[in-house]
Amino acid sequence: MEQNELYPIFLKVSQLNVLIVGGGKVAYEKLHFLLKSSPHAKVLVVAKSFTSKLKKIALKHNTPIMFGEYDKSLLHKQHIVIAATNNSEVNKQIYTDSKAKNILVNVADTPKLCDFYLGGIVTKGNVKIAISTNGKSPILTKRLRQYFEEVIPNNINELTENLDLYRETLKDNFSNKVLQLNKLTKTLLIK
Ligand SMILES: C[C@@]1(CC(=O)O)C2=NC(=C\c3[nH]c(c(CCC(=O)O)c3CC(=O)O)Cc3[nH]c(c(CC(=O)O)c3CCC(=O)O)/C=C3\N/C(=C\2)[C@@H](CCC(=O)O)[C@]3(C)CC(=O)O)/[C@H]1CCC(=O)O
Ligand SMILES: NC(=O)c1ccc[n+]([C@@H]2O[C@H](COP(=O)([O-])OP(=O)(O)OC[C@H]3O[C@@H](n4cnc5c(N)ncnc54)[C@H](O)[C@@H]3O)[C@@H](O)[C@H]2O)c1
Repeated sequence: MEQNELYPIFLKVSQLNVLIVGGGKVAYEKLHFLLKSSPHAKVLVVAKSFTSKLKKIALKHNTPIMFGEYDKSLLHKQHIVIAATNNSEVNKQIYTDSKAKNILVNVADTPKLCDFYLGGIVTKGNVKIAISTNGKSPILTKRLRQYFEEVIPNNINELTENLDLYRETLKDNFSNKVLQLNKLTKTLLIK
C-alpha cells in the first residue's frame, strides 16, 4: 500500500513571515483556513486586486493587504510563501525565486510546485489534528476535517488541561512521571 511520507509540523505562524500572492478565490480559501487555525498568523497578502470577501477577513484579523504585482523583492524576510495568482507563469516565477532563497513555497492547487501541502485542520482548544491525503483528494481531506470536528468532543480541552495540571505535580522524577501518566490514561483507549 502506498504510504503518505509527508512530515507534519505545527508551525508558530504568529512568529513567522507568511506571504500570500493573489487576492482571488483560491487566495481567500488559503487565507481563510490559515487564519481559522492560527488567528494571529503573521501574513501579508499582495495582489493586483482583492475580492471583497478577502478584504473583509483581512480587516477582521488585521492582516495587511498590499496592492501590487508580484516582485522578487517581496520575498525579503519571508519564511513561507503561498502563490495563488491566476497567472501560471507568475506562480512558477514565485516558486523558482522562493526555491533560490530556500523559502518554503506552496503553489496553491499545484502539487508539483509545493514544498508542503496545506492540510485539513481540526482545532478543539489545545488539541489540533492535521489531515492530509498526500495530495490525492482535497475533498476527502475536507470531509475528514468535518467528521472529526463533529465527533471529537469540545470538552477534550478540559482533559488536556487536567492532564497538564497532573503532569506539573509529577515534575521531579521523569520515569515516575511517565509511569503515572501512562497508568492514568491507559483506559482512554478502552471502549
Ligand atoms: C485541505 C485543503 C487546505 C487548504 O486549501 O487550505 C486543501 N484543499 C482544500 C480544498 C479543496 N481544494 C480543491 C477542492 C475542489 C475539489 C477537488 O478538486 O478535489 C477542494 C474542496 C472544496 O473546495 O470543497 C481543489 C484542488 N486542490 C488541489 C488541487 C490540485 C490537484 O489535486 O492536482 C485541486 C484541483 C484544482 C483544479 O481542479 O485545477 C491541491 C491541494 N489542495 C490541498 C489542500 C493540498 C492537498 C491536501 C491533502 O494532502 O489532502 C494540495 C495538494 C496543495 C495545496 O493547495 O496545499 C482544503 C480543504 C480545507 C478544509 O475544508 O478543511
Ligand atoms: N477558483 C477555483 O475554483 C480554482 C480551481 C482550481 C484551480 N484554480 C487555479 O488557481 C489559481 C487562482 O485562481 P482564483 O480563482 O483564485 O483566481 P482569481 O481570478 O479569482 O484571482 C487571481 C488573483 O491573482 C492576482 N494576480 C494575478 N496576477 C498577479 C501578479 N502578477 N501579481 C500579483 N497578483 C496577481 C489577481 O489580482 C487576483 O487577485 C488559478 O491558476 C486557477 O486556474 C482555481
